[in-house]
Amino acid sequence: MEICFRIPMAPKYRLVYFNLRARAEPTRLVFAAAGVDYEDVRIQRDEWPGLKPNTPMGQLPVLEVGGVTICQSMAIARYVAKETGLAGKTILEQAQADMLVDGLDDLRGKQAVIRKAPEDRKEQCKKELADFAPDFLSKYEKLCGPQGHLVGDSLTWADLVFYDVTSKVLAVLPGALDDLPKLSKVMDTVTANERIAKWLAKRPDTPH
Ligand SMILES: N[C@@H](CCC(=O)N[C@@H](CS)C(=O)NCC(=O)O)C(=O)O
Repeated sequence: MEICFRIPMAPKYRLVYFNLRARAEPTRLVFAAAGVDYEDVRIQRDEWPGLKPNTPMGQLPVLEVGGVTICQSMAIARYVAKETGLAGKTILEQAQADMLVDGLDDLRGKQAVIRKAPEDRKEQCKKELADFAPDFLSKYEKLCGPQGHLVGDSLTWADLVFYDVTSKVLAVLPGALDDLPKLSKVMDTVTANERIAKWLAKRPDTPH
């Protein structure tokens, strides 16, 4: 009789970041949507000085894969999206997804300054976001496809990065997507995705 042992394989990918969503969450969302296993390593702040000199650019997140360490959060997310088929179906779709993801950095920046601002500046920063977001989002509404996806007719990492950034914007401006049906549909498509929903339900609760 032949006995077959299944030896569990270690995940191929190791993502290292602090215990935050922040710059690692787009990649975690891509892994979740793709159903790909990875090590989600969350280091403590006091471990960082010892690790920093061994990172390519002295920053986190980093992704270790096949003996290579990659940094820059969006380069990591884009690479994982390509590896898992979530970068866009054609080179042109990939360029569209890249364009939308790169553009989202402006919205992310406006939202991120609120958290970093001193108490007496926070209201001003919220106002700046409130002034900026409507025009920004109406441009994205025009660029968005009708089927609940920013690009083409299936999920790409652009939908996931959009969800990540916009859910933080909605926490400050709850009506930001009112009257933007295509973008609202993207948010629904992402949260209705079974794998994403599973990740959102189990992901660690962190300050940002
Ligand atoms: N452009 C980089 C920025 C990375 C970055 O600023 N990382 C911060 C954490 S969010 C960091 O490593 N801070 C610790 C340090 O610089 O020593 C990226 O997107 O990955």
